[in-house]
Amino acid sequence: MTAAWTIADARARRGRALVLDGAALSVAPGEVVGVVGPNGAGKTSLLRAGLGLMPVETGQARLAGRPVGGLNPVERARLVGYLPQERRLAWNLPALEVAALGAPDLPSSKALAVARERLERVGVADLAQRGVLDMSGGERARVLLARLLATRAPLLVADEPVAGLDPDAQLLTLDLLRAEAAAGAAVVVTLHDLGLAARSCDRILVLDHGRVAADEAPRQALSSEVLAKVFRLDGALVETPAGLIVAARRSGTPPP
Ligand SMILES: Nc1ncnc2c1ncn2[C@@H]1O[C@H](COP(=O)(O)OP(=O)(O)OP(=O)(O)O)[C@@H](O)[C@H]1O
Repeated sequence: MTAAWTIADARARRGRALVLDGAALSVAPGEVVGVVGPNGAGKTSLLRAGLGLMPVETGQARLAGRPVGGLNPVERARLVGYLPQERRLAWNLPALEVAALGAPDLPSSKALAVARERLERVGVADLAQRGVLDMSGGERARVLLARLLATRAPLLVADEPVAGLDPDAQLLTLDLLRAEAAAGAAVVVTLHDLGLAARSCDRILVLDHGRVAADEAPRQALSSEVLAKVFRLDGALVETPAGLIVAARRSGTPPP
Protein backbone atom coordinates (compact mmCIF):
# COMPACT_ATOMS: atom_id res chain seq x y z
CA MET A 1 0.00 0.00 0.00
CA THR A 2 1.33 3.48 -0.87
CA ALA A 3 2.08 5.48 2.24
CA ALA A 4 -0.13 8.56 2.52
CA TRP A 5 2.87 10.64 3.57
CA THR A 6 6.57 10.02 3.83
CA ILE A 7 9.36 12.28 4.94
CA ALA A 8 12.92 11.03 4.62
CA ASP A 9 16.17 12.50 5.88
CA ALA A 10 14.82 15.97 6.65
CA ARG A 11 17.46 18.49 7.62
CA ALA A 12 16.38 22.06 8.21
CA ARG A 13 17.43 25.20 10.02
CA ARG A 14 15.51 27.96 11.73
CA GLY A 15 17.90 30.87 11.62
CA ARG A 16 21.28 29.26 12.19
CA ALA A 17 20.04 26.49 14.45
CA LEU A 18 19.65 23.00 13.04
CA VAL A 19 16.08 22.06 14.01
CA LEU A 20 15.71 18.90 11.91
CA ASP A 21 18.69 16.61 11.72
CA GLY A 22 17.81 13.68 9.49
CA ALA A 23 14.26 13.22 10.76
CA ALA A 24 11.84 10.89 8.98
CA LEU A 25 8.18 9.97 9.19
CA SER A 26 5.75 7.74 7.37
CA VAL A 27 2.07 7.10 7.79
CA ALA A 28 -0.21 4.72 5.97
CA PRO A 29 -3.96 4.92 5.35
CA GLY A 30 -5.84 3.70 8.43
CA GLU A 31 -3.01 4.53 10.78
CA VAL A 32 -2.74 7.11 13.58
CA VAL A 33 0.83 8.23 14.18
CA GLY A 34 1.62 10.37 17.21
CA VAL A 35 4.59 12.73 17.13
CA VAL A 36 5.90 13.55 20.60
CA GLY A 37 8.97 15.19 22.03
CA PRO A 38 10.03 17.94 24.40
CA ASN A 39 9.40 21.61 23.61
CA GLY A 40 11.59 22.64 20.72
CA ALA A 41 12.32 19.05 19.62
CA GLY A 42 11.20 19.86 16.08
CA LYS A 43 7.67 18.43 15.90
CA THR A 44 6.07 21.43 14.20
CA SER A 45 9.14 21.87 12.00
CA LEU A 46 8.88 18.25 10.83
CA LEU A 47 5.21 18.65 9.91
CA ARG A 48 5.81 21.96 8.15
CA ALA A 49 8.87 20.69 6.30
CA GLY A 50 6.99 17.58 5.21
CA LEU A 51 4.11 19.65 3.87
CA GLY A 52 6.40 21.90 1.87
CA LEU A 53 5.67 24.87 4.16
CA MET A 54 9.25 25.31 5.32
CA PRO A 55 12.52 25.12 3.37
CA VAL A 56 14.79 22.14 3.97
CA GLU A 57 18.50 21.64 3.31
CA THR A 58 17.99 17.97 2.53
CA GLY A 59 15.06 15.62 2.56
CA GLN A 60 12.31 14.18 0.44
CA ALA A 61 8.64 14.46 1.29
CA ARG A 62 5.91 12.67 -0.64
CA LEU A 63 2.14 12.89 -0.41
CA ALA A 64 0.43 9.81 -1.84
CA GLY A 65 3.73 8.97 -3.53
CA ARG A 66 4.11 12.38 -5.19
CA PRO A 67 6.92 14.79 -4.28
CA VAL A 68 5.38 17.59 -2.21
CA GLY A 69 7.37 20.23 -4.06
CA GLY A 70 5.71 19.28 -7.34
CA LEU A 71 2.14 19.75 -6.10
CA ASN A 72 0.23 22.97 -6.65
CA PRO A 73 -1.76 24.30 -3.66
CA VAL A 74 -5.06 22.86 -4.91
CA GLU A 75 -3.57 19.38 -5.40
CA ARG A 76 -1.94 19.57 -1.99
CA ALA A 77 -5.20 20.64 -0.33
CA ARG A 78 -6.92 17.62 -1.86
CA LEU A 79 -4.33 15.30 -0.35
CA VAL A 80 -3.94 16.74 3.13
CA GLY A 81 -5.87 18.66 5.77
CA TYR A 82 -3.61 20.56 8.18
CA LEU A 83 -4.46 21.99 11.58
CA PRO A 84 -1.55 24.29 12.47
CA GLN A 85 -0.42 24.73 16.04
CA GLU A 86 -1.08 28.47 15.92
CA ARG A 87 -4.81 29.06 16.08
CA ARG A 88 -4.51 32.48 14.50
CA LEU A 89 -7.68 33.89 12.91
CA ALA A 90 -7.91 37.38 11.47
CA TRP A 91 -11.64 37.64 10.73
CA ASN A 92 -14.54 37.28 13.10
CA LEU A 93 -16.51 34.96 10.80
CA PRO A 94 -19.28 32.74 12.18
CA ALA A 95 -18.07 29.29 13.21
CA LEU A 96 -20.13 27.68 10.45
CA GLU A 97 -18.35 29.67 7.75
CA VAL A 98 -14.94 28.97 9.26
CA ALA A 99 -15.64 25.24 9.35
CA ALA A 100 -16.90 25.43 5.74
CA LEU A 101 -13.50 26.84 4.69
CA GLY A 102 -12.29 23.25 5.05
CA ALA A 103 -14.37 22.23 2.04
CA PRO A 104 -13.59 24.74 -0.73
CA ASP A 105 -14.04 21.99 -3.32
CA LEU A 106 -17.78 21.76 -2.60
CA PRO A 107 -20.56 24.11 -3.73
CA SER A 108 -21.36 26.53 -0.94
CA SER A 109 -24.60 24.87 0.26
CA LYS A 110 -22.90 21.46 0.48
CA ALA A 111 -19.84 22.91 2.21
CA LEU A 112 -22.12 24.50 4.81
CA ALA A 113 -23.95 21.19 5.34
CA VAL A 114 -20.63 19.39 5.86
CA ALA A 115 -19.49 22.16 8.21
CA ARG A 116 -22.71 21.94 10.25
CA GLU A 117 -22.29 18.19 10.63
CA ARG A 118 -18.64 18.56 11.70
CA LEU A 119 -19.53 21.25 14.25
CA GLU A 120 -22.06 18.80 15.68
CA ARG A 121 -19.41 16.08 15.86
CA VAL A 122 -17.06 18.30 17.85
CA GLY A 123 -19.86 19.43 20.15
CA VAL A 124 -20.25 23.10 19.20
CA ALA A 125 -23.29 23.04 16.90
CA ASP A 126 -24.90 25.63 19.17
CA LEU A 127 -22.07 28.05 18.34
CA ALA A 128 -22.52 27.81 14.56
CA GLN A 129 -23.53 31.46 14.14
CA ARG A 130 -21.13 32.87 16.76
CA GLY A 131 -18.08 34.82 15.55
CA VAL A 132 -14.91 32.78 16.14
CA LEU A 133 -13.23 35.70 17.88
CA ASP A 134 -16.13 35.88 20.33
CA MET A 135 -15.48 32.43 21.78
CA SER A 136 -13.30 30.82 24.40
CA GLY A 137 -9.99 29.41 23.24
CA GLY A 138 -11.23 25.84 23.61
CA GLU A 139 -14.43 26.55 21.66
CA ARG A 140 -12.38 28.10 18.87
CA ALA A 141 -10.06 25.08 18.87
CA ARG A 142 -13.10 22.82 18.37
CA VAL A 143 -14.28 24.93 15.43
CA LEU A 144 -10.85 24.60 13.83
CA LEU A 145 -10.97 20.85 14.41
CA ALA A 146 -14.34 20.87 12.62
CA ARG A 147 -12.67 22.72 9.74
CA LEU A 148 -9.98 20.03 9.59
CA LEU A 149 -12.59 17.26 9.56
CA ALA A 150 -14.53 19.12 6.85
CA THR A 151 -11.59 18.67 4.47
CA ARG A 152 -12.36 14.95 4.11
CA ALA A 153 -8.72 14.66 3.03
CA PRO A 154 -7.03 11.25 2.93
CA LEU A 155 -4.29 12.59 5.25
CA LEU A 156 -5.09 14.64 8.36
CA VAL A 157 -2.22 16.40 10.12
CA ALA A 158 -3.07 17.99 13.46
CA ASP A 159 -0.46 19.94 15.42
CA GLU A 160 -1.41 19.84 19.11
CA PRO A 161 -5.15 19.55 18.46
CA VAL A 162 -5.94 19.05 22.15
CA ALA A 163 -4.06 22.09 23.47
CA GLY A 164 -6.44 24.12 25.63
CA LEU A 165 -9.25 21.57 25.51
CA ASP A 166 -11.02 20.18 28.57
CA PRO A 167 -10.47 16.47 29.31
CA ASP A 168 -13.67 15.33 27.63
CA ALA A 169 -12.91 17.36 24.51
CA GLN A 170 -9.36 15.97 24.42
CA LEU A 171 -10.66 12.41 24.41
CA LEU A 172 -13.38 13.32 21.89
CA THR A 173 -10.77 14.84 19.57
CA LEU A 174 -8.66 11.69 19.57
CA ASP A 175 -11.77 9.54 19.16
CA LEU A 176 -12.79 11.59 16.12
CA LEU A 177 -9.32 11.35 14.59
CA ARG A 178 -9.29 7.61 15.27
CA ALA A 179 -12.67 7.34 13.55
CA GLU A 180 -11.23 9.09 10.50
CA ALA A 181 -8.42 6.54 10.45
CA ALA A 182 -10.90 3.68 10.80
CA ALA A 183 -12.65 5.10 7.75
CA GLY A 184 -9.36 4.98 5.81
CA ALA A 185 -7.59 8.27 6.47
CA ALA A 186 -3.98 8.52 7.56
CA VAL A 187 -3.64 10.64 10.67
CA VAL A 188 -0.59 12.37 12.17
CA VAL A 189 -1.00 14.19 15.43
CA THR A 190 1.44 15.94 17.74
CA LEU A 191 0.70 15.64 21.43
CA HIS A 192 2.32 16.52 24.74
CA ASP A 193 0.15 14.17 26.82
CA LEU A 194 2.17 10.96 26.51
CA GLY A 195 -0.56 8.83 28.05
CA LEU A 196 -3.11 10.14 25.60
CA ALA A 197 -0.64 9.47 22.81
CA ALA A 198 -0.06 5.92 24.06
CA ARG A 199 -3.79 5.22 24.24
CA SER A 200 -4.73 6.82 20.95
CA CYS A 201 -1.94 6.15 18.48
CA ASP A 202 -0.96 3.01 16.59
CA ARG A 203 2.62 4.21 16.44
CA ILE A 204 4.58 6.92 18.16
CA LEU A 205 7.47 8.86 16.72
CA VAL A 206 9.63 10.41 19.43
CA LEU A 207 11.63 13.42 18.30
CA ASP A 208 14.65 14.68 20.20
CA HIS A 209 16.72 17.61 18.97
CA GLY A 210 15.46 17.14 15.42
CA ARG A 211 16.27 13.43 15.35
CA VAL A 212 14.03 10.38 15.61
CA ALA A 213 14.68 8.76 18.99
CA ALA A 214 11.99 6.09 18.52
CA ASP A 215 9.36 5.17 15.94
CA GLU A 216 7.47 2.16 17.22
CA ALA A 217 4.32 0.91 18.88
CA PRO A 218 3.51 3.00 22.00
CA ARG A 219 4.83 0.52 24.57
CA GLN A 220 8.23 0.40 22.89
CA ALA A 221 8.38 4.06 21.84
CA LEU A 222 7.58 5.26 25.36
CA SER A 223 9.80 2.83 27.24
CA SER A 224 11.33 3.91 30.54
CA GLU A 225 14.64 4.35 28.70
CA VAL A 226 13.12 6.77 26.20
CA LEU A 227 11.25 8.63 28.95
CA ALA A 228 14.56 9.08 30.76
CA LYS A 229 16.76 9.91 27.80
CA VAL A 230 14.45 12.17 25.82
CA PHE A 231 12.05 13.59 28.41
CA ARG A 232 14.29 13.43 31.51
CA LEU A 233 11.55 11.60 33.39
CA ASP A 234 11.81 8.69 35.79
CA GLY A 235 8.69 6.82 34.82
CA ALA A 236 6.88 4.10 32.98
CA LEU A 237 3.77 3.34 31.01
CA VAL A 238 1.18 1.84 33.34
CA GLU A 239 -1.88 -0.15 32.30
CA THR A 240 -5.04 1.12 33.98
CA PRO A 241 -8.74 0.27 33.48
CA ALA A 242 -8.94 3.36 31.25
CA GLY A 243 -5.90 2.33 29.20
CA LEU A 244 -2.24 3.29 29.30
CA ILE A 245 -1.04 6.27 31.28
CA VAL A 246 2.46 7.58 31.92
CA ALA A 247 3.35 7.73 35.58
CA ALA A 248 6.51 9.79 35.99
CA ARG A 249 8.44 12.31 37.98
CA ARG A 250 11.28 14.52 36.90
CA SER A 251 14.55 12.62 36.82
CA GLY A 252 16.48 12.89 40.02
CA THR A 253 13.57 14.17 42.12
CA PRO A 254 12.50 12.11 45.12
CA PRO A 255 9.19 10.22 45.15
CA PRO A 256 6.36 12.14 46.86
N1 LIG B 1 9.98 31.22 13.83
C1 LIG B 1 11.09 30.71 14.38
N2 LIG B 1 12.27 31.36 14.30
C2 LIG B 1 13.40 30.83 14.82
N3 LIG B 1 13.46 29.66 15.43
C3 LIG B 1 12.32 28.97 15.53
C4 LIG B 1 11.09 29.46 15.02
N4 LIG B 1 10.13 28.55 15.29
C5 LIG B 1 10.73 27.55 15.94
N5 LIG B 1 12.04 27.78 16.08
C6 LIG B 1 13.02 26.91 16.74
O1 LIG B 1 13.02 25.67 16.06
C7 LIG B 1 13.18 24.60 16.98
C8 LIG B 1 12.06 23.59 16.77
O2 LIG B 1 10.81 24.24 16.98
P1 LIG B 1 9.46 23.47 16.74
O3 LIG B 1 8.35 24.48 16.84
O4 LIG B 1 9.55 22.67 15.51
O5 LIG B 1 9.45 22.49 18.00
P2 LIG B 1 8.26 21.68 18.67
O6 LIG B 1 8.79 20.34 18.97
O7 LIG B 1 7.05 21.75 17.82
O8 LIG B 1 8.06 22.50 20.01
P3 LIG B 1 6.80 22.76 20.97
O9 LIG B 1 6.51 21.47 21.68
O10 LIG B 1 7.32 23.79 21.91
O11 LIG B 1 5.65 23.24 20.14
C9 LIG B 1 13.18 25.21 18.38
O12 LIG B 1 14.51 25.27 18.83
C10 LIG B 1 12.63 26.59 18.15
O13 LIG B 1 13.22 27.51 19.06
